[in-house]
Amino acid sequence: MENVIQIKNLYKKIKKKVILQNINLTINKNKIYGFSGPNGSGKTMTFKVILGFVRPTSGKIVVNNEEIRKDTLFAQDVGFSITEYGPLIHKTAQENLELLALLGKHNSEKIPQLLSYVGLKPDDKRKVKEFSLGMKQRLSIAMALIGDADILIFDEPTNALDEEGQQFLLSMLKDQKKLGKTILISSHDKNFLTEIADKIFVYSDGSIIREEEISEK
Ligand SMILES: Nc1ncnc2c1ncn2[C@@H]1O[C@H](COP(=O)(O)OP(=O)(O)OP(=O)(O)O)[C@@H](O)[C@H]1O
Repeated sequence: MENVIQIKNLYKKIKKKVILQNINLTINKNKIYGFSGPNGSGKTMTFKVILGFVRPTSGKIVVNNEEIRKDTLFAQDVGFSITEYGPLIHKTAQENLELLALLGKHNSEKIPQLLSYVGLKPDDKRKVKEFSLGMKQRLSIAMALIGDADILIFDEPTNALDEEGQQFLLSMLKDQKKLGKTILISSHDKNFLTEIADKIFVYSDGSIIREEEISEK
């Protein structure tokens, strides 16, 4: 099986505080991986290290066959939705996606279609600061999808989504898997993860304490 992310002996300390310790994980192509565990257990930090946004204290990280090194700007071909790196609030949803399309040299013609897909109105002229949390979450998902990346990371995408939003999320994840994508998704909703994931990594205090294989779907 082809693996698209490999993490070996990852440690991350910030000001002597251990944030991640001895993280080892292998992510295989075209599978969905759930990341579970209490607040502050290290799920988001793992995503930031994979993306190349945060340097590890030690350990080896390989993404899409490229080792993440000190001089790596960021991992290639990974789409992500992480609250901290969210949309510009003084711009519209369309403008936020246009900016990403420009930066990533992606096709911007498909933006209205992508907005409809995530359940937002393509002709909405409101700025993101006027959006509800759920609308921001949907835009953030569109931001992850705009580059048609092979690896997708969704940090707590279930937050602020209503019942219909959760159903959309499930069908979006299934669509993306059918397209051959590899997906990493954190959530406090264990039932949600069990429904969608092939495997769940359970975090506690900066370590992975358990790996749960979910039976064939
Ligand atoms: N820049 C930073 N400086 C200091 N500590 C940090 C920094 N970023 C994260 N941490 C700490 O690292 C730990 C792990 O945080 P992380 O965001 O990865 O947790 P998480 O599992 O994603 O939690 P949540 O479920 O709340 O999203 C927390 O204790 C957090 O306070």
